[in-house]
Parts: sequence; structure tokens; C-alpha cells
Amino acid sequence: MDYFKKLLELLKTEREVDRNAYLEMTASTSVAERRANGLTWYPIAIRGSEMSRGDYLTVEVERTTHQDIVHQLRFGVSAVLFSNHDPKNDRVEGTISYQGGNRLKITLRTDELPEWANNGKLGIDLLFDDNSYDEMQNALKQADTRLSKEENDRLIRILTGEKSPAFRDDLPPLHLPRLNESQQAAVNRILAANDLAIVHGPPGTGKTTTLVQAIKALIKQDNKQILVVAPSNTAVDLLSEKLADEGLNVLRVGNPARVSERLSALTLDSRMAEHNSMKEIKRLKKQANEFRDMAHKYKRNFGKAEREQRKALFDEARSIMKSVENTEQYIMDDLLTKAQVITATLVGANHYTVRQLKYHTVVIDEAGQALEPACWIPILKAEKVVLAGDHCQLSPTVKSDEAARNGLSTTLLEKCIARHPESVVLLEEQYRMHQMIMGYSSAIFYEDKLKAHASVAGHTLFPQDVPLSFVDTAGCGFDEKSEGTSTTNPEEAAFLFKHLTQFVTGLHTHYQQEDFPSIAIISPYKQQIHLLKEQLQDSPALQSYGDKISVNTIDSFQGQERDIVYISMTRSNNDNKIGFLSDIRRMNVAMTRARKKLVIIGDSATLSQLPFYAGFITYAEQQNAYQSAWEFMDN
Ligand SMILES: Nc1ncnc2c1ncn2[C@@H]1O[C@H](COP(=O)(O)OP(=O)(O)OP(=O)(O)O)[C@@H](O)[C@H]1O
Repeated sequence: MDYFKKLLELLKTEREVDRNAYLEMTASTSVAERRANGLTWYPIAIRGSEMSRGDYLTVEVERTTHQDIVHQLRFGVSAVLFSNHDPKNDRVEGTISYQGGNRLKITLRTDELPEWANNGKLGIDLLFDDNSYDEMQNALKQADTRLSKEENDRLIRILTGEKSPAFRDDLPPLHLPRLNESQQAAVNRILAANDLAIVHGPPGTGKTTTLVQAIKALIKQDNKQILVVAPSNTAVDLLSEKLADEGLNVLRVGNPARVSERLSALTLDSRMAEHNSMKEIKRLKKQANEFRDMAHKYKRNFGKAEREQRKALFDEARSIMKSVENTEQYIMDDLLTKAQVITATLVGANHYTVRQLKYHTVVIDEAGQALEPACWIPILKAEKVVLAGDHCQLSPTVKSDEAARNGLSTTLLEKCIARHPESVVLLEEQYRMHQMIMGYSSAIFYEDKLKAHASVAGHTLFPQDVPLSFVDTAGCGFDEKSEGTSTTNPEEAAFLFKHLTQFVTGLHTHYQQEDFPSIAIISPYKQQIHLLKEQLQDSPALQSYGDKISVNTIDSFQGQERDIVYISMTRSNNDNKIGFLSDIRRMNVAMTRARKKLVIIGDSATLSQLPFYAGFITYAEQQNAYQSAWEFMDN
């Protein structure tokens, strides 16, 4: 079967494109540019160092300036410590083993700090993420081997569509009063599945709530450890917290994206630090470091006797570290055995601390945003898989157009929903949107099956308000401006602020400053977002709302909600071009962020090129939610 060979090819193409883009971005840029792009910390100060596993040195560094730049130096990524005196030669590679605030720890592939590290001008550069690609590639190869050897291949054959999943029929249905009907059906399907269950969770339908209850019920039923994974740290963090809230023993492998005491208390690092045997380890580590420091006093270029003395001290330090490692391994095994749930990112599931573990069940959340090769990393560790997500929202980013065209952007979730409809339960009741906001998305993406829960179905900002508006700018002459791939529409942006200002001013009779509704302004186009942010700065009437108003791209709002959402569609031209507005899953995300009011501003003449938008405009007309921008400006 060529299933995995094809995926391996696609992954190879993607890796090349990704690596080239990375090299292009870094090769010709200065340290200041890389720093501005979040790829570099510079300058940094070394705050401490200690010996760590396998003769490596772990160094703690602090970013001393430019502290508020958003960066990508995260747990698990490869990075390099360099000196800006001679960055080509004075460099040593390693892996980031901790990151929080402006500190990080990097485990370097060396046992002592090089001389140049004492001369200042130090920085940390992100390296291309070969590790993730290696892990994905290994997983695909391993799956392929298992198939050809017909070893441990049942789940693989089911997920690739060759075999059908099986279900138990001897279980009495579990009744969970806190869950609605379709959520309970999902939990029961998960409990009954021998191999595969899928939770299809449209926006706001309580997918996380359902998964947490299902995991609790699985532990009760099987009494076996469960691996819970997701593509992003944010999703892993959220699940880890909610599972711990339910009283489960959760162990978070890796390092949370958010700095939170509650979360960091769940991590393997912090659990190890609390362990009884840690005192002993600390004592030994201190001793090893003392030997190491003594060894460093003998420089390499001294005489033979000194060299021997130096070696003896290093050997002593190493042998102590060996027993540290053994004790650490013992603590780790103890913690890992006792954990009911282990949580990690997809790639994190292969972190050296948990690489060897096998699980009865693995749960993959946000599976609609996960690359298929990454999903195989945890799947190969399990007999049963639960996939949860929504393939009707944004799919994972694929950098190579060729790989995307040939199927890398089709997720395993989407494939399995098509292959095994009997495994799927759709969560049908949503707790976010007024039913008018939900209606079009439900009709197009969810076969009209979505229902709004009674608590939200009719909620509005004030009694007479209309929850949905399409404001048509056709004929207003708000033409888009295109430069390369970026598109903006300054006049549409200005109009949006006029509309929003008027609306928000009217809200003051209904709300106080403290309980004022939250507002999002979104657009598919990054350049339009820049422009909207600039114009917001220049809108005195909106200044006082501060952090109540957030402006960002659709992609960055996935998973979030706001009371009021304004969408700037941006495109308006006579050439029938709508670019990536044609990815209707992106529009599904945009339209389903609003709780009580959704205002979409766009040019019907341009948008109607695509049946999806023509249909939306008809829907808006039927709901009395159509407004022309002319009319608005005349008022
Ligand atoms: N059975 C239920 N009864 C009442 N409220 C519920 C129920 N299930 C979920 N909710 C509420 O719906 C909201 C969304 O739930 P949750 O965070 O679990 O959703 P989600 O589907 O993971 O969200 P997203 O749309 O971001 O994927 C929460 O405020 C939650 O309290």
C-alpha cells in the first residue's frame, strides 16, 4: 500500500519549501531584523549553567532588552547560542528545554561553555525545526513498516480506510446530566469504540466540555492511562487545566505557552521538583558542578599533569551526573506511572521523557488543524483513537502549494469522517451565537443540524437590536488597493469605523463602562489589519474602549468569541477577483465568532462571484439584515 509513501513524498516537499523559506528569511537579514521577526533574542545575559543529561550543558539566559517582541523561541525547538563578534564561527547548537517570560534554558551540545561566551554580544537564534519533520517522517516510516510486516497494524488499516472500526454493544448508555443529548451521544460513542471515535464539534458546541467528560468516563471504564494531544500548546494547556479541574492526575509534558502557576504545577519539571528524592538530586548536582568548576581551573593548554587532573575532575563530575540521571529517571518513572492523563503536543508525545510509553487510548483535539503526518506520532502509541475537531473550520497551514494541492492540507480528521461515518458524532447544540448569526453557517457547513441553545438563541445587545447585518458597499467606489499579494481597502476601513462609532455610541444608554460588550474587528487580509489598527488609533471616539476592541486576522481568532464582530471583507474590484476569500472555511470561522452581533461589510458585486457569498447575501435579505452603505451614509 502506497498510503504512507505518498505522505512521505508530500512531507518531503513541504519540508524543502519550509526550510528554503526559513533560510531566505534568515540568511540575508541582520540580527536586528531577525529579532524584530521573533527569531532571535539579542542581546542576552547568561544567568546560570548546570550539567545535564548525556554530558550536555544547560544554560539559563535572559533577554535583557526588546522584551516585548513576540518571539518563537519555545520549548522543544532547536536553537543556537552565538556571539555577534563572529557569528559564523562562535556558535553552539542546542535545544530549548524551558521558556517563560524573558528567560529560557537551552541545553547545548557541549559540556562546557566556550571561551567566547565570556566576551559579551551573545544571542540566541532559532534554527529551522528539523526535529518536528524528523519525528513526522519517522512516524510515517514506522507505520509503513508495520503495514508491510502485518504487525500491530489493525488501527493503521482502520484509519487508512482498509478496515472498518468495531464497537461494543454490551454497554448500558451512560447518562451525564451536565451534558446535552448530542454531547452524551459522543461520550457513549467514545466509550463503545474499540478503535475509533470522532467528535465533530462546530463552533461553540462544547467540544472541550465533552472531551473532558469522555476522558473521565474512559478512565473509569478502562482504568488505563490516556494520552491527550493537540497540535498547539494553547489547546494542550486548556485541556490540561480542565482535566485537572475534574480531579484527574494530569501530567503536562513540555512547557505551557502561557505563564500560569496552576498550569506550570502540572508540568513534569515542576512535579519532579516537588518529589521527595529531589533533595538528594540537588545535593548531587551541586557536587558535580563543583567538580566541573574545579576542572575548568585547569586550562587545556597547561602541562600533562594539569590535563590529567582536569580529566579526573571531569570524570568525577560525570560519574556523579550518571547517578543523578538514574535517580531522575526513577522519579520520572514514578510520576509517569501514577499519572492518569498525559498531555502534550503532537510532536511533544515523542519527547524523550515519554517516547517509550504506550497507551490504550489517545485523544487528539483540534484534529482539524493538525497535519496528518504529525497525528501519526501519537497514534502509533495506541490501540484506540479519539479524534475531535471541525474540518469545516481552518485547516493546518501548508507552505508548499504543491504539497497542499496534492493532499497535505487534507487532514486525517476529514479523511476519517468520510471513511467511517459510523464513528462520528456531530455536536449539534451551540452555546455562543444568536440563531440568526448561526443560520447560514449551519445551512452550508452542518446540513442545517445546528441548534442554538435557549440561553443564546435570542440574545441581543439590547431589545430592539438586529443581530446580523450585511452592509453592501457596491457602487460606493471603495476600490481595493493591491500590492503584490497584499490587499487593502482604506475607504472600506474608514466606513467600518464610522458604522462602529455610531453603533457603539448608541450602546451607552444600555451599558456601563465595566460591562461594555467585547468587540472584534477582523479581516482576512494582514495589510488591511495594519490599516484598521492605524485608523483605530486615529479614532478619538473609540479610544476609550482600549482592550475591549481587538483587531486581527481571521486565522488568529479561531477558537475565540466576542459579543460584537465586524468583518471587513476588503475586496472590491471589477475583475471578479476574490483571492483567498474563496476558502469558505476561513469565512466560516469569521462568521461564527460573534455572540450577539455580526456586521459584515463588503461589496456584493465582487463577492457574489462565489455562490457561497451570493447565498449569504440572499440569506441576509431574507432575515431583513441587508443594508446598503449608501443608505447608512445618507442617515
Ligand atoms: N451541556 C452544556 N450545558 C451548558 N453549557 C455548555 C454545555 N456544553 C458547553 N457549554 C458552554 O459552551 C461554551 C463552549 O464550551 P467549550 O469551551 O467546551 O466549547 P468548544 O466547543 O471547545 O469551543 P470552540 O468553539 O472554541 O471549539 C462554554 O461556555 C461552556 O460552558
